[in-house]
Amino acid sequence: MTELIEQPPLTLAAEARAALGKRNLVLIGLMGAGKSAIGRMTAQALGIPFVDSDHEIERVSRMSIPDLFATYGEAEFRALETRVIKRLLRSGPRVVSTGGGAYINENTRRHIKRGGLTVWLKADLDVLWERVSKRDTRPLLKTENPRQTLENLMNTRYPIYAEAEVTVISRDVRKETMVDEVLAAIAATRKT
Ligand SMILES: Nc1ncnc2c1ncn2[C@@H]1O[C@H](COP(=O)(O)OP(=O)(O)OP(=O)(O)O)[C@@H](O)[C@H]1O
Ligand SMILES: O=C(O)C1=C[C@@H](O)[C@@H](O)[C@H](O)C1
Ligand SMILES: [Mg+2]
Repeated sequence: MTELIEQPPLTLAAEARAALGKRNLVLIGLMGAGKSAIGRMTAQALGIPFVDSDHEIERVSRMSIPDLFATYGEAEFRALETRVIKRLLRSGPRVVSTGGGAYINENTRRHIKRGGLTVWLKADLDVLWERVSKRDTRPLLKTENPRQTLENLMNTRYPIYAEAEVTVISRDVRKETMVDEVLAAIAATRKT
């Protein structure tokens, strides 16, 4: 007689991990959405490596992002960003947190779409502004009215970020809650 052994239910992280398979998890969204912070914690929960494209760019160029923008300009920065992200996506599964403009660049977006499951951390202007106004390390926000600049970026970029397979609303809740929502959204991609 065969005995039915009941399996314990998978944890949320295990379900998400199974849904991800060999794919990378790529986090996209505007500055301050939480890609780096939530990405790192999500990788830990999934038990896979974490990489942040902004950090990797700074490591390989041995320059800070503000210095790269000031010395070489945005176009050169974007070309470097494309190369770095293409390489980071090569050996999955990993969590890859991207810089805010990465997915907006057509070339980089093509690599990201091929290279993994994309999650857009979508936040409203007040949440983003509250977070980014604490530090002035973002070259694109060095304008006369940075809040307005951020709003303009939302208007132009949100229709493009919306191409992501998964959207999770980023807001001021505990980071652990955000991670659980990201995991649940990944797990749900297998059920739909
Ligand atoms: N759910 C949250 N609640 C409170 N603070 C948060 C939350 N998520 C992120 N933060 C904080 O907001 C700030 C910005 O987050 P983070 O650096 O992860 O954003 P980012 O999307 O990586 O931005 P960038 O594109 O500039 O790299 C950090 O100080 C982070 O700790
Ligand atoms: O939104 C953007 O275009 C940027 C966001 C940051 O993560 C950095 O990649 C850089 O400051 C550009
Ligand atoms: Mg970041």
